[in-house]
Amino acid sequence: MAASSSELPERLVVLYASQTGNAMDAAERVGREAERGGCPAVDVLSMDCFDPSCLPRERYVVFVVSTMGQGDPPDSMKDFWTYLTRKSLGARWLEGLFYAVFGLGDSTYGKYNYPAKKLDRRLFNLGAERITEKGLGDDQHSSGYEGALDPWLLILWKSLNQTNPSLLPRISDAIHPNLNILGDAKVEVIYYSAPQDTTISDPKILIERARSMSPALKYHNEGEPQFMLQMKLYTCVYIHL
Ligand SMILES: Cc1cc2nc3c(=O)[nH]c(=O)nc-3n(C[C@H](O)[C@H](O)[C@H](O)COP(=O)(O)O)c2cc1C
Repeated sequence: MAASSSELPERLVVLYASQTGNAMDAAERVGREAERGGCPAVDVLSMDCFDPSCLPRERYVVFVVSTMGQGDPPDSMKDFWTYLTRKSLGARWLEGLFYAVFGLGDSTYGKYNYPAKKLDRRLFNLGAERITEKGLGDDQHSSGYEGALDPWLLILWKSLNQTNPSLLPRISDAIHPNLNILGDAKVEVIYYSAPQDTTISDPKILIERARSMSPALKYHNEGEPQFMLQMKLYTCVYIHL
């Protein structure tokens, strides 16, 4: 029986089933992006570490599953799948659950991405609601499975935000492609004007000194650095320029 919405946790669970690590990597990326978007609680778990009978108690679950053998699920998905296919589970068993499925496979196989396709259909038939359509990663894509994962994640975050805006209060951080922030950053910026520093005339030396103190950004004007920014980082921040 479905739990009432007031009892359900405001957390995102990412369940993955992986044989050789790709789906695990993809799931960890989903988790990182959700955290970056300010999601209050994110748990990334292998499917065999999650009791499928507890699924109705969750509210938001993203599944990331690969394909093995000839359209078979990875070992870590087998018990979970056996449970989910029980006839005793009714059409409303997962009512109140919002989910999304991303599959990893290879389109040269006849049974392309079968576990993801079957899981997506079964969850829907058990009463769960899709956050977005399933995504299918393909080894044959020039960028591998990420060729499909990148655009799928953008849609996932936007759809999830529409479902519940409080789940991703900083959605722009989640979907910003060039800014990876781990945790809340507190940054103190100190400006150094190169011409006023009489002891250092060579801008390259100035840059190296600033870099040796802390991560630094340099601003260029016609090829020359005009200012140095010394950034004191109190939490972990990556900025890709
Ligand atoms: C032995 C083997 C069998 C595979 N069988 C299939 C298959 O039947 N259908 C499919 O779509 N992909 C198949 N794949 C492709 C994998 O699903 C794909 O490489 C995926 O990224 C692996 O993810 P993982 O590292 O998380 O297990 C197979 C790959 C291997 C190595």
